[in-house]
Amino acid sequence: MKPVDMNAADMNAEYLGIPGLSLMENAGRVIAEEVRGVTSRGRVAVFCGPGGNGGDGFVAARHLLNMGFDVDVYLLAHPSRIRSGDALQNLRVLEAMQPHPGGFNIIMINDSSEIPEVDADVIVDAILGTGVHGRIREPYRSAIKVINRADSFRVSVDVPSGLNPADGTVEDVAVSADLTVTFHRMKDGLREADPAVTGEVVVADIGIPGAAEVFLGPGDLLRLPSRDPGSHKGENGRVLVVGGSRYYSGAPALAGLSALRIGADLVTVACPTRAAAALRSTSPDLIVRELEGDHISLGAVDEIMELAEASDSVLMGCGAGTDPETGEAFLKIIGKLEGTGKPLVLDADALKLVHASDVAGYRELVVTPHMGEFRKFFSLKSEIYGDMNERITAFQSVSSRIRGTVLLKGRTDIILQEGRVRLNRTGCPAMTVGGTGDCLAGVTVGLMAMGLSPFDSAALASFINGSAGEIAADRYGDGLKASDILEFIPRAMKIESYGL
Ligand SMILES: NC(=O)C1=CN([C@@H]2O[C@H](COP(=O)(O)OP(=O)(O)OC[C@H]3O[C@@H](n4cnc5c(N)ncnc54)[C@H](O)[C@@H]3O)[C@@H](O)[C@H]2O)[C@@H](O)CC1
Ligand SMILES: [K+]
Repeated sequence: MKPVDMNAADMNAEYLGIPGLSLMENAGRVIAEEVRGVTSRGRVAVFCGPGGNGGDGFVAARHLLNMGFDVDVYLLAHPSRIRSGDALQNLRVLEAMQPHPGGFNIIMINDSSEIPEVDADVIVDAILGTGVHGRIREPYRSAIKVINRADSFRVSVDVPSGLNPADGTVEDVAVSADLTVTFHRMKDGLREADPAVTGEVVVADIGIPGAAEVFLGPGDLLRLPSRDPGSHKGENGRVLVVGGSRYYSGAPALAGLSALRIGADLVTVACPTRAAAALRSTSPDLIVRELEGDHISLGAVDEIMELAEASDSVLMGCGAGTDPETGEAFLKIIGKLEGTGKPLVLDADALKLVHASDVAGYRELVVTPHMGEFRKFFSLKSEIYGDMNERITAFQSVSSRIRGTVLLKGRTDIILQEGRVRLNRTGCPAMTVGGTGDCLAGVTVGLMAMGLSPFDSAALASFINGSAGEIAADRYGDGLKASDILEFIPRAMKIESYGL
């Protein structure tokens, strides 16, 4: 598990209604129980940092007192600098327990020089956890060195302070723990780390339900790429949309505009002549490349390939129609793109013209079928029935016929790839209006151009597009038009829009 997965699970657990305080209480309790597993009595020194990790330390201190230990809490950050509300609340509790009849002290460390040599049976390292970034600043740095000098059993909370939880490297200094108690799931960094730093690693359940990792929630917005302030035009994603036909120009327009709204820099729409003229009037923001003829044909393949090479991701299908020649053109393009591993989304008409067997090995692919398109794409004879679990198992086995990602749209969207499943429940009945699928495809291909994996792009796109649809439906009710969704995509991308 990467830190972003952990942070997303934490936040999605809170979105499910589990208060962060409960998770912190469970975390601290588990630490105290692990300490008791080491020794049944004695003195414990708890070093607490400024964030959630420190909060776990405050909770552990309280439980250790209840278990009969003598406890010294070393506050390495002044309360005014503690940013985690949950941690601060747990510190207030410890302060309210003062003056304690005996065996419990809170020692405020204002400066590294004030850190005493430690004489304790056990030291709990609750300085830094998954929120660590860069070189360890004082006084944490000195505290880590004091801890490593002490003749005590060292227990690290979640990750040894100073260890990079993503890759297990130690940039400067880190606690060398005898035992690391990590929460919820093993962290990638702990697996890679030098055992001299982690000591024995145990994974402790703190009450985060699996649902917090299956259902999409605002925590997943933490996966959105942050924009590099020094970036230049085009560096934040160039998208190519291939679609449109004699009759349809709206679909590629909606897809292209959605890709812009999610944050892509440049969007080119390649479409046949009649659609191109209409598109040019739709929006000055789209670059329109005109393809000869009434529908996408084999003659356009070279020009489309040229445009695709200059793009970070490609979406094909919106409004393309189902002329067999268009299908042949798509197959040719797919074959060439697969060779370069180009992130590709196939949507709508492309799913009628292309079959799963044509793209089985294409890993950087996302297909976005509704149920009917899913059945045709995978040549399913009958409906898939059963309860949610049976259906998901069935969808998983069908989808595993291709290496790419399947975003199966429905009341609950199901995102599947090679054994991974995510469920999205945002969206509303008003979104059955035509064009919402084009918006979803546009958001997906936009996120892929911005650097997200196909799987994460599909999962996040379903969450964001559905949320934007809900906001739009609040305003327009069943009069919702697909183009209304566009204006609310930015708001649906912000974590604060979800009341967390
Ligand atoms: N609901 C939750 O969020 C839960 C969080 N938990 C604990 O919270 C931890 C994550 O909490 P946070 O995200 O607050 O992060 P941390 O507590 O790991 O670190 C927090 C703070 O340390 C400071 N910091 C970061 N890098 C530093 C450096 N190099 N030098 C000096 N200071 C530095 C930053 O100000 C940061 O806010 C987890 O490791 C876990 O122990 C657990 O309580 C489980 C529940
Ligand atoms: K720690």
